[in-house]
Amino acid sequence: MTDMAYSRGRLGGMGALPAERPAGLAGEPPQAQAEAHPRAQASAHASAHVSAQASAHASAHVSARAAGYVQTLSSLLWLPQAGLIAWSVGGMARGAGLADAVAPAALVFGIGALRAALDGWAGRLAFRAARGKLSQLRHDAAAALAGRSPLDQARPASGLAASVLAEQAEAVVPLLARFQPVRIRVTIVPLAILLTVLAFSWVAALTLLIAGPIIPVFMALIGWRAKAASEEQMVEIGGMNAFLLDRLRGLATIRALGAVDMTAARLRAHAEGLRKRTMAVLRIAFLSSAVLELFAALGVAMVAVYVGFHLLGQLNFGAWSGRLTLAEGLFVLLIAPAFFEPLRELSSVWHDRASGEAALNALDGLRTTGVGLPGADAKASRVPAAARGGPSVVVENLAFAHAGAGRQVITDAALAIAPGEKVALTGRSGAGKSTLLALIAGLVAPESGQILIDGRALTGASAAELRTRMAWIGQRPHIFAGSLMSNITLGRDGLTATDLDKALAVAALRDVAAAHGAAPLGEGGIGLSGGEALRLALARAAADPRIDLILVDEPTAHLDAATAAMVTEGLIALSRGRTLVVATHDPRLMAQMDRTIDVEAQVLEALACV
Ligand SMILES: Nc1ncnc2c1ncn2[C@@H]1O[C@H](COP(=O)(O)OP(=O)(O)OP(=O)(O)O)[C@@H](O)[C@H]1O
Repeated sequence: MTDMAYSRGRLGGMGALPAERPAGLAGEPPQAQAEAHPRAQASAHASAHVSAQASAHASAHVSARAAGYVQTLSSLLWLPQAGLIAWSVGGMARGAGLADAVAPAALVFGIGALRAALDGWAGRLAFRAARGKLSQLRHDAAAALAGRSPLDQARPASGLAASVLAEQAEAVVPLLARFQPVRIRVTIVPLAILLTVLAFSWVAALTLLIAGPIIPVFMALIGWRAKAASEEQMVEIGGMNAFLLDRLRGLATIRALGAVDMTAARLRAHAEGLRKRTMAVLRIAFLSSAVLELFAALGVAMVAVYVGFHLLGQLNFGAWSGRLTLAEGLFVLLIAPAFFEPLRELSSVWHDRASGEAALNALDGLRTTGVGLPGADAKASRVPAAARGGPSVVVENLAFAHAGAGRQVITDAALAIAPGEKVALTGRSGAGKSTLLALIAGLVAPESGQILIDGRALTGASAAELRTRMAWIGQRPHIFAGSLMSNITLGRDGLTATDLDKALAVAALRDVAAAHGAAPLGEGGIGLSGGEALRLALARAAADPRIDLILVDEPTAHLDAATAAMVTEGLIALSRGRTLVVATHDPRLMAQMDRTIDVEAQVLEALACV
């Protein structure tokens, strides 16, 4: 390859580096990161599970409906039970002995047992279906999050996403397992009871008909308010979680800046806001049950008053047969409360509907698309063999602007790196070095131009596969809570003890590994120095035999000279037989490279040519 210079290209942009690096760019090989991170895991498996999900979704829906119908049948079985009781009491009133009531009592008991069995079975069915559906919704949301580029500034805060996925999403289960079956029951059972009562007395049926519809009207009015209150509560919970997570991450900075009291005050204000919103939701829930109980009690009382006076001969109208018998009157009285029962249940699960729908909306919010990660939904079909000495990297006519930014940060850039070459990208802060590295890593798609890795174009179709041979190492590698070795293996199968020992040797990490043993490291690298954390990232890359292209973003920034020298040494050891591209301002690191591409000089040159 002759033209090894960074030619003609312009990496522009005056802006400062964002305060925080986007999540997912820190510290581990992109593919290893994909293997270790749940979001990325979800993405990697997304396509394989699409058909399984579709059928799981359909069967969840069918199961929920089936559970609703079975529970409806169980409720309707109260009709024969009430009939048997009323018939027996009527018989006894006419002089029949207790012995005549034994058979009906046994039947009532048998039907009761059947109802309990049906209810239990339907409950389990609905619950299983709801959990299946929730898993699928979580999977979709996680896959959508994993499909967004780490450079997407609009990605939801990780605290918010974790809160929605882990906590708020649970509200979907009561919605599906309790509310949906009750909704089916409420459309059938009251109507069946009403028609049965009507068969005996139009006055009793009219009383139910008047009392019944008032309840749904009030419920709907209260429900609108409940949904809004529930949504406000969810927003508050999400906001508080995001706030808490951010502040926990920045605890050291908060202490250093003496902002502990201010942070505590803001946390208190958040907690107070959450308390108020929760109380508002509870108030509405209590109000809705009070309204329902009132109308249900009034309806049943009026039917009882009518039947009582009718049997006493005071109200001689309203029965088709002229006069209800004791058994008929008792039957109407027994089944009248069952008319309100599904409505009462609807009221008790009404809050489930409000919070469940708010949770569905929150999950939907996570599924909104932003700047996509190229190849997020494609699975690496084959693992490419590591090229001897690492791949070549060729950048042609590359142009890129960050989402929402008014101008291109990279304009018409061209670059050619030979297999196994060690190249430093330098230039002023904000010139676009990190962005160029992210483009080469396939973490974001360019607007135009192309990138060839070992002669193969980096596209949405090839990105996932090409990323398996790349490692990305940033300034602050992400350390998971776990032992030092598990942080190197990242759950990858097939790593032998020799592979791991070689990786430790490359990163000069043997002593640190021996000192830590199996002791767990804290999340974020508590227990390791900055230099050790960086060398751990080098070991991660060294442990993966597929990796032959190392992309490193300012590894020695913020390190003292001695630690920076150790990291540089580790990088050089890691780059043996691999291609290395480092964005850096460190002259000592640059001195170790085969070639330095001064991005800034290129810009000035390009501007001078204009
Ligand atoms: N995710 C992002 N969304 C929007 N703009 C971004 C994003 N990341 C970087 N930028 C902007 O793009 C420009 C180039 O940033 P980049 O981080 O690539 O520069 P850099 O040369 O690596 O700087 P430094 O040497 O300080 O690390 C800057 O103006 C920056 O503000």
